[in-house]
Amino acid sequence: MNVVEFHNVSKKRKDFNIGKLNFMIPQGFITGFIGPNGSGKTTTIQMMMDLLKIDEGEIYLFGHPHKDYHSKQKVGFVYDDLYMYDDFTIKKMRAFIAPLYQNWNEELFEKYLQKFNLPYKKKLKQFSKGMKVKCSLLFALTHQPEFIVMDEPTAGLDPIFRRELLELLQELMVNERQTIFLSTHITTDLDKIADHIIFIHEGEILFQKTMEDIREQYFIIKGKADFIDADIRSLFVGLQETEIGFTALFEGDPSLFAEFRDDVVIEKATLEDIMYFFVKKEE
Ligand SMILES: Nc1ncnc2c1ncn2[C@@H]1O[C@H](COP(=O)(O)OP(=O)(O)OP(=O)(O)O)[C@@H](O)[C@H]1O
Repeated sequence: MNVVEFHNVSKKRKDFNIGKLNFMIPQGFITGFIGPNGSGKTTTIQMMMDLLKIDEGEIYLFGHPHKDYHSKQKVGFVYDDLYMYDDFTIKKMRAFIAPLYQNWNEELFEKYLQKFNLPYKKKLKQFSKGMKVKCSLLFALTHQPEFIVMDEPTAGLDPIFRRELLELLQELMVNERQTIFLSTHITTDLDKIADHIIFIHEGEILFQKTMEDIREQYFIIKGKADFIDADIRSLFVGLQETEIGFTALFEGDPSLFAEFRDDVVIEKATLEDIMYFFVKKEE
């Protein structure tokens, strides 16, 4: 079952067109949403959360049109842009937000308030970026969502809490069977925890794949500059050359290079490598 489905979704903004987007988010997994700056990640998430109207296409949440109230209740949205609550304290936010959710759980609220070490009576405008992410996470988790959506959640976090957050997400996925969708630039976070990857570039989905397929399909090949000729060049997704040597992204069966094992080094590609070479190819 898919928690989210995008069917031919498009949106025109002033200088930017997105779509037609087709992708899905499978239930019970962590899906990473990657793409360079300005590729359309936030726009896509805003459309999914019904914060931005779509021009064409359909979005389904839990099998229903995404505007459906009951489906929205099952979603926890985490973001750091809490400006509308600037003059609120957590105490006041709680009074405001708790009645909006049928599954609000006071015990969980206390648990995460302590775990995240957040001040209860301080105004949000005095919070650091990381504190705002924690605060957003506190409210999102307290209504026990089946689906957690996070737009760049780790960007403002110190490495200690970043790691704790990733562990927490993995726990939620394994123990509570929650579905998690997480957009990020910090692809190393996803190398560790993601099951699926959706890659967006210039408003289009370049691919949706499982991490398992990614690990089996993408390789970095390095060698001396004179190894490259037109035939070899055509094998690569992307290629970076200097006078001394080359580094390339290869998609496929690396045994193709077996006879050249004295000339090239083959390594598994990371998500960062993949993103870099795909975007470079497009330029
Ligand atoms: N309110 C808006 N009105 C018009 N255009 C916008 C608006 N917000 C974003 N855009 C444009 O839409 C494009 C995609 O932006 P978006 O924020 O979705 O990308 P992103 O992948 O989330 O980027 P980043 O990783 O830098 O946050 C950009 O060209 C941006 O300038």
